[in-house]
Amino acid sequence: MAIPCPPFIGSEKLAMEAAAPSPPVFLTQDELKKIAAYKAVEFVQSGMVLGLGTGSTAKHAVDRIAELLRHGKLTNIVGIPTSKKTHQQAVSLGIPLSDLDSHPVVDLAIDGADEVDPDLNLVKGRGGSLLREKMIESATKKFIVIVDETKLVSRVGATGAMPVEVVPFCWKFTQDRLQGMFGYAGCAAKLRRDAGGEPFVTDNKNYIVDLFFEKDIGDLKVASDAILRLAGVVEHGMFLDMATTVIVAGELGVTIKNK
Ligand SMILES: O=C[C@H](O)[C@H](O)[C@H](O)COP(=O)(O)O
Repeated sequence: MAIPCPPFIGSEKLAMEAAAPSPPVFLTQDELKKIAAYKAVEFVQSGMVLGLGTGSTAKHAVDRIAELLRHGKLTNIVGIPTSKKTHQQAVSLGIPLSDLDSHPVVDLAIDGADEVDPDLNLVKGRGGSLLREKMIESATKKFIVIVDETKLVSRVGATGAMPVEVVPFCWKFTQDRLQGMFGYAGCAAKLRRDAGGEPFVTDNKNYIVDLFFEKDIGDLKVASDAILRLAGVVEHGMFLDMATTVIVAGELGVTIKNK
């Protein structure tokens, strides 16, 4: 969030201008997202097959790729969108598109995240997309995650929901099983609903159960395997050991963390 400068009046303002250097510029969260996104797009080369991420941060990257294509700075790019929304954005911007069936190997994927832990494990899916993201980002040679500094956490699940995509059939049964599975971590499992109170439906016509943890869930790989073993679960939003690079934009500049 931008912090406004204090108001100045008349000669007071002139005196301050003469006496002091320019005040620091505070950037909005969206400006930081854009900075991280543009930095990531510097890694894009002509001829690449690109995973196009989803969300308010990834949107900036897709816009930038389209801009570079328009100006001929990039050529021969094929994009693979990670959601219907990104598909629409890419189509509207004229980015040539394909899918994993035709391009099973992706050169580079750029996407946002809801949380990034110190080992570059991620939580994704708070915006409703995770399954297509995980499929495409598992098939990429390089996965660059772009975040503003508010997304850095000490542990997965520290700032909010860990989404799990489930089949609609007996979703309550699955929700209760998930909550029971993480009883030791004070888990509350909640079906995600849309603004009208109806179950939120993913691009793949599934539901999302959000897991809220009071405590550390412990070994993430063990937790991940346990969730995926549960019949009724399609995928979850923990992206473990997948990010190769995380670009973090903050008030003090851009940090690049490599795996
Ligand atoms: O479901 C949404 C995706 O996983 C997003 O990549 C993630 O939520 C980050 O989104 P944003 O950049 O809008 O914070």
